[in-house]
Order: sequence, then C-alpha cells, then structure tokens
Amino acid sequence: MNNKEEAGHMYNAASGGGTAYVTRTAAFLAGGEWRQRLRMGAVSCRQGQGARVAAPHKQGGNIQSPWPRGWKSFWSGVGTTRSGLEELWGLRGHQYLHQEPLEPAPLLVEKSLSKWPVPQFINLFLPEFPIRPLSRQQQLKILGLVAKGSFGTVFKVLDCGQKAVFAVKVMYKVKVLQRDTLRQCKEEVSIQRQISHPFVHSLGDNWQGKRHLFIMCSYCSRDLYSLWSTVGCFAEASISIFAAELVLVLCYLHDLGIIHRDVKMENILLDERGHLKLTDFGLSRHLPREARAYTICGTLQYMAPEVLSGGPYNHAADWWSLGVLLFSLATGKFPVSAENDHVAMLASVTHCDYEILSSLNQQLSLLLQELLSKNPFHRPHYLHHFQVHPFFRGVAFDPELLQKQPMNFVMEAQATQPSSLESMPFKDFDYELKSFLVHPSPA
Ligand SMILES: Nc1ncnc2c1ncn2[C@@H]1O[C@H](COP(=O)(O)OP(=O)(O)OP(=O)(O)O)[C@@H](O)[C@H]1O
Repeated sequence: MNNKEEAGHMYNAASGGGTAYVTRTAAFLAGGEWRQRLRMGAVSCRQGQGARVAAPHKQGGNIQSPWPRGWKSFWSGVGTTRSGLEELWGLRGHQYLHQEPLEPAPLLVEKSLSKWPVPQFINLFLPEFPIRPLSRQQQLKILGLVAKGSFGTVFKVLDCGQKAVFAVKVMYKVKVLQRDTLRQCKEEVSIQRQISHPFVHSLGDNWQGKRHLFIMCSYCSRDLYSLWSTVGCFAEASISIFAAELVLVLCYLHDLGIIHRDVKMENILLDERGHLKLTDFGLSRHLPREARAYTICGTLQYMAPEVLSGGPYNHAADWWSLGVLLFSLATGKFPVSAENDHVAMLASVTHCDYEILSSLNQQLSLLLQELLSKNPFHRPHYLHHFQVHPFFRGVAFDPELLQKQPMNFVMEAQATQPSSLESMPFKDFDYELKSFLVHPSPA
C-alpha cells in the first residue's frame, strides 16, 4: 500500500484499487469566494481534509476558520514531531517505543489517561472519543491486520471479555492533527452513533488512548470488493438485491441529512448471510437536502462529475457512486478507468461515453443510465423512483424481506475462496502500532 501526498491532493492506494481522495475547491475558487463560503458555512466540513492535502502556499493563509487557528497555535507550541509529543506526555523511552519483534496476538494496550486536569491533547478529542480504563483495552488482542486505509489502520481483534471478534480502526492522533482531520474524525463517530439501519455497519465502541483514536465495530470477514474480484460479473438477480439494499441505506442517510461520499465496493462489508453493511463514514457529513457541498473528496473512480469539478453538489453524488458500483458488478469493469487525479478523472468522465453492454438486460441498462446521468438532477433520488423502476419489479424494498433472500453465491464464494482478510499474514503488521504496543510480560 502506498501513500502519496502532493500539493493539493492526497491519494492512498487502497487494497481494492479504489483511492480515497480528498482535496478542496480552493484551487478552483477565487480566494474571496472561498472565504465567503467558509464564512457562510457552505463549505463542507471536510475542510480538515482539504488542509491536510492542500499545499499551504496555495491557500495563502486565506482559510480563517477558527478551528485550524486553534489547533495550529497549540501545535506550534508543541511541535509536530513524535518527540515533541513524547515530551508533552513524558512518554520517553522504552515504554511506548518498544521495538521488539511482534508476536502473535499482542494486547492492544495504550496507557490509561486519567490525570486531572485533562491536557489539551486529550481534551481536543473529547467528548466523541472518551477515555477508557486501561482494563478495557487490555481485553483486546490483535489477531491481524485487516487493511491500511487513508485515515487509519484496521486490525482484527479478539475481545477476550466478550469473547467476540471485532475490527478496530486505529488512527494516530498526531496525524489527525497534522492533517487537520480532527473535525472529520469526530463527525465520523457522531454520524455512526446517530444511525441505526440493518444495512449499515454499526459502531461498537470508540475511545482514545494517549497517542491513538480507536473506532471498533463487529468484524466482517469479507467485503464486496474481494467478492467481486473473485466472482467477476454478478447475476442480475443478485445485483437487484444488493442494489435494493443500498437504495434503502442511501435513502435512509439522505433523509437524515447525511451524505456518505465514499460509496464503493471496499466500503461494503458482507455479513454471515451474504447481505451488505455499508461502512466507513470517514468522509460523510451532515448536509441538509437543500444544502450544497464543495469539497472534492471520495474515491476517484466513484466520484460524480460535479464532485470532481469542485461542486456545488449534493446527495445526488452518492447515486452516481451507486451507478458506478452497479455497473462494475454487472460488467466486471469500471465505466471509466482510473486516472491519477481529479482533474484528469473529470476530463475522462466528461468525455467518456461509457458503453453499457448490450448483453445487459434493458431494465438494468436503463437504471445504470439514469444513475450515471451527468446531470445530477436527472438521477433518481427518492425511494419511490426505485420502487417503481422496472429493474426492481418484484423486489420488496423492505429490509427484513430482503435479508431473507438467500445469497447462495456469496456463501459459496466464501466457502471456496479464503477471504483475503483472513489470509493476511501477521508479519505485515503496521509499524506505527508497534511503537505503542506494550507487550505483556508472561503471567
Ligand atoms: N468491521 C470491519 N470488518 C472487516 N473489515 C473491515 C471492517 N471495517 C473496515 N474494514 C476494512 O478495512 C478497510 C479500511 O477501513 P476504513 O474504510 O474504515 O478506513 P479508511 O482509512 O477510511 O479507508 P479508505 O482509504 O477506504 O477511506 C475497509 O475498506 C474494509 O475493507
């Protein structure tokens, strides 16, 4: 996996080939307009991501939101290096910089944070990331690395107390602040706390240690991308079930005033019965129906033209992403091949007349054309549009009924192909986590 940061952009070569991508519209807006949008609160809350990826000189100190000023002044006092933090915390030496080779199933432990008054470096992450007693963390044993995303590293852990397996996303506090993504991290957990839906992967727990933020969910051994990589094209009957499940989730989120902004196969986990769970709210934000966003973010191949061009855009962008996803499930390939950045991607999307295979059934072709309409107003966006769509004839838009539909091919693929997540070797363990793991002395 390969992280690259360049002026104005950041892309992370994710396991699935999808690239989580964030930048700001600053490059596209005159400074005055940009400042005005900030003042009006019209710029998406992904300001943090933008600052993380946009070259400071490009923005010329124009962004005057109170938050960056606040933490930056704090930061300048502390220094941005790890040693600065260690000094701040008195975290010197061996205790947290343990460099011994890792053994299987270490404990996921970071020293407890119970001193009073609460230092700013803890306070900043409250209340969304509460402090947990050390005993809570000591119950977690790391079983392996699941994935290294652009915002954090996901581990498979065993909760010895609950005797259950979970996935924990670990984010380095220093990086969160350096990249100006605190606000988005908080938004991620507050959105995940707010939502409860059969096709959304719900948040189990989240907390902070001295150096890291932790987001824990139940563990799913397979995601849609790995299934697609194994199976290739999906049968239309299966596509209609997955599509209906995703339509229900997206309508639910949009009705709550939430835009996901990173709908892609890698962010769709599959439960033990083969039904989906949308995950990764790391780019999501609250956006009322009538509001517009401007931040260029998402995963390039799934980003709608209006997102790639810097907005304004709204929830219709999620429907475009669904179109890309369904197109890929149906044909085994993406409608437009990946480009290196959003400018090249926009050019490709604008000029490309993707060909919908004539072998696809007409109703599915129609749905794909509608979802992949370059004009966001022409995309279907209410549940009613899908319920009456000929492609969904006979499909009940009811979570309970959908969950009863057998997804045999998923189960069969799961049985015959070892999951890529399960087979990930332990030696690929994240180097950053090594530095803060405390290895228990044998009892
Ligand atoms: N609960 C889970 N069970 C199994 N795998 C998971 C779980 N949560 C996340 N993953 C895997 O880890 C990957 C990265 O997680 P996540 O998307 O939350 O991190 P991220 O840093 O936001 O990544 P991205 O670069 O996609 O934005 C997911 O695409 C998924 O494959």
